[in-house]
Amino acid sequence: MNVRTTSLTPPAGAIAPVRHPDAPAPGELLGAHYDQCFGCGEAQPHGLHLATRAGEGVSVTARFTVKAAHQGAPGLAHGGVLAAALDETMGALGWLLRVIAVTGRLETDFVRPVPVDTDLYLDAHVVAVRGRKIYSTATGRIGGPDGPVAVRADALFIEVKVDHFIANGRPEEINAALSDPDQVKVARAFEVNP
Ligand SMILES: CCCCCCCCCCCC(=O)SCCNC(=O)CCNC(=O)[C@H](O)C(C)(C)COP(=O)(O)OP(=O)(O)OC[C@H]1O[C@@H](n2cnc3c(N)ncnc32)[C@H](O)[C@@H]1OP(=O)(O)O
Repeated sequence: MNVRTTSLTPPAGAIAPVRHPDAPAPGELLGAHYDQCFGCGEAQPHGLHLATRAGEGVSVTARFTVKAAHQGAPGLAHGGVLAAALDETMGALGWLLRVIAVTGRLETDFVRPVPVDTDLYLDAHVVAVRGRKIYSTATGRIGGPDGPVAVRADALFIEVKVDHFIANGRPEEINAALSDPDQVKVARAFEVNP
């Protein structure tokens, strides 16, 4: 029987992540992988408009401003929105490994409330890799990269092939994404090589 562990601690045999030689340089803005993405898409009116930059090694930083549309409690960010920001930030790490990966498991600590109008500074890195499994961690700080920690998360991403999206997504969006004139974006979405 295949017993799935829910632990986010990398198992024995996991190895350190390897930054792809063609990964964007540290400091480089990654841009959106898909313009309708809720996390990073610039054409997504309801989205977080997360701006993510490559860091050293297999790490990224990101920034997002909590808007009124992101509220749960009055004047405070919804926890699910904050989890989405952490998820999206860790999702961007695949571009530094040059693999496509989706979230299998995400575990979030909400440390302090995040008011509307806050600039949330996120950072994430890959902790370890084992086969298709990518173990990552992320932190979100209030007001600046050294501000107080508001949220943190650990996650397990699973590497997939482009067929994952073609088999499960709707053809209209897949075709629209493929015909995006921004070829870097198309490559991020569909042509990354393991
Ligand atoms: C176009 C845009 C591009 C760019 C795409 C970038 C998108 C970024 C967006 C942010 C990220 C997201 O929100 S992504 C969206 C949210 N996530 C999803 O929709 C994923 C939905 N789930 C799935 O499609 C599937 O369950 C998969 C792909 C995750 C796994 O299915 P699979 O491929 O059949 O693999 P499977 O054999 O089951 O699992 C492989 C190994 O991982 C382990 N494993 C699998 N799932 C889990 C899990 N939840 N918790 C623990 N462990 C797990 C298994 O035990 C196994 O370990 P072992 O036996 O090998 O030890």
